Amino acid sequence: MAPHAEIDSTSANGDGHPIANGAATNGSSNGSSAGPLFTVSSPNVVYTDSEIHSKYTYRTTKVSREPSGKYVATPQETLYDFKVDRKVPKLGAMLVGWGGNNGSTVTAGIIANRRGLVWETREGPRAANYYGSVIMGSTMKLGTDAKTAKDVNIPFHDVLPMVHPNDLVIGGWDISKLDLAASMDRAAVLEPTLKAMVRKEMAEMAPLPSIYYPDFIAANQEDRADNLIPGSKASWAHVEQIRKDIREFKESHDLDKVVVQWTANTERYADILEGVNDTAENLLKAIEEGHEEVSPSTVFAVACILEGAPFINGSPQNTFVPGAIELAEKHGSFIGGDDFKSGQTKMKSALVDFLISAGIKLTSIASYNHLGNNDGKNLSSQKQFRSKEISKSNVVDDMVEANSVLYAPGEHPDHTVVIKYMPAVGDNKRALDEYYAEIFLGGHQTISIFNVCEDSLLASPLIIDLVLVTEMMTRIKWRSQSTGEAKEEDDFKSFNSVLSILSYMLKAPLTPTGTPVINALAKQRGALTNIFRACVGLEPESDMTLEHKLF
Ligand SMILES: NC(=O)c1ccc[n+]([C@@H]2O[C@H](COP(=O)([O-])OP(=O)(O)OC[C@H]3O[C@@H](n4cnc5c(N)ncnc54)[C@H](O)[C@@H]3O)[C@@H](O)[C@H]2O)c1
Ligand SMILES: O=P([O-])([O-])O[C@@H]1[C@@H](O)[C@H](O)[C@@H](O)[C@H](O)[C@@H]1O
Repeated sequence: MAPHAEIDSTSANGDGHPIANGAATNGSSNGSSAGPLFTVSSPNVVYTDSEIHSKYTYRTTKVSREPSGKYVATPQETLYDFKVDRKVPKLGAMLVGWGGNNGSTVTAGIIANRRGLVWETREGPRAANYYGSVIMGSTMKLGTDAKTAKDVNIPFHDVLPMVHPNDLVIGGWDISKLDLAASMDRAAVLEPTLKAMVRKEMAEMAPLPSIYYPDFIAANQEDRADNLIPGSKASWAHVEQIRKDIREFKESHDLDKVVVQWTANTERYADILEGVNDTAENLLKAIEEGHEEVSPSTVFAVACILEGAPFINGSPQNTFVPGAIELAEKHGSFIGGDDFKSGQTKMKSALVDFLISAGIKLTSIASYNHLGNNDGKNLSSQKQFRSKEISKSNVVDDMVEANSVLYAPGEHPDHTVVIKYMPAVGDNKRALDEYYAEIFLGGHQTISIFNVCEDSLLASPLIIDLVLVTEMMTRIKWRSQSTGEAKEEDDFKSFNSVLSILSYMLKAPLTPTGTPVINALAKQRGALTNIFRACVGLEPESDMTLEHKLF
């Protein structure tokens, strides 16, 4: 068995034909030279074989307040140049916690899609798909038909030249040595008929040994820990081993890039300690000295930052201590997080947005769920649950604070989060929510939701979206567009190291220091959509449809 074989999409697929990789197309995984689905016809957009250049006017409104308390709103225009590298790279995704429910499920899902598998279930045949992925399963409005004026919607994946998930090379680490077929069985997520079709490939994949600092995850996880890099607390050797693993993975598969994601267990919060993890310099020193407050996820983050591999945290713990954020910004490495937003919280961020923006005064949110997978087992430990409680509780703050008509300063709905471990239900989490609100003339509205979330089948597409969007962001550069003097080609910059554009997929979005956290789901999707549209010189999606009103 290879130390850690992966899906290599240059290998033969189901019909034995190799799938080409990384061709500059807008999305087909067969590497066809079909080219982009659309082009933009504008004096502000220039296509070359290798790049898309767009001149973009960013329109906002600056508001000032007069002594009288009145506001003055002033339209603002900022001119940007965007540059997109059109070459779709050969991309690797390395998962920390690869042998877990999410890791094994997303791996099987990519194999099933790459091979176009169909399998029997009690309800009849089911075909592989990417449902639940915003990039692969949703569309965006490109514009309106020149003749019929009807909306023209295109697959989200086609707005920019993104990697196709079928072409991803998957690998990773786990403290459990089970191969991916055994991990898939342990997860008990997929139909036996599908498992049988991917078992051979999955059995040849084995996670790399990982670092394990027992105090950071529940004690009940100890029996899984049989695939370890020596050492039970942070050390520089751990950073170097992880960096070496990434380099070897990249070289052995002739990859252009690697994105790393944490889908390992939820850790307890790390204390933020002056002189330990408050600055980049102190964090590196703390790792060298083996400080016990440095978590495995922070060690992975530091290794990825230094290796230049984007690192995304799919769990709720505070991996990105201040020193890690400073280190990422210093090295220009991308980081993002925290905590996949897959079911109960995703629903909450949409429902709360609807209620409050409809002028309905939400006064109480009770969120309970029980689940029986290993994630639930780890969360049955109070310290790990606390990390999740925090990420699940803050998701309403921005929407409440934005409505001063309903809420006085500092006023907010009651909000409780309960998670219980019930092994019998396995990965099929039961989420029960009650939303209680005040309505017109002293009335009340009570919304009660029973939501069965197949947790790993909801989270796996998010893992894919996070990889695809993060990689796309490495190929987008910007500069302020100054009129007049010629600009040097090399004065383009990357987006800020903290990828807040990923917030749609995450419960507790990490944002650049000092910038606001947006949790409203529609706003998050709008930001992702409209930033990608701007990169090809298109205006933000507008639902004004004046063309249907002014005639
Ligand atoms: N819907 C969802 O499944 C969902 C949603 C949001 C967040 N999450 C988070 O995603 C993470 C994974 O969820 P899951 O259901 O796959 O959990 P899981 O317990 O099935 O998988 C986690 C894996 O991580 C491994 N692991 C633990 N510590 C490790 C380390 N230091 N290095 C490498 N591997 C390590 C474990 O052995 C296990 O295989 C959890 O933190 C969970 O809270 C999941
Ligand atoms: O994404 P979401 O459904 O709101 O939240 C989920 C929690 O309800 C669940 O208990 C936990 O195990 C999952 O990891 C996930 O975080």
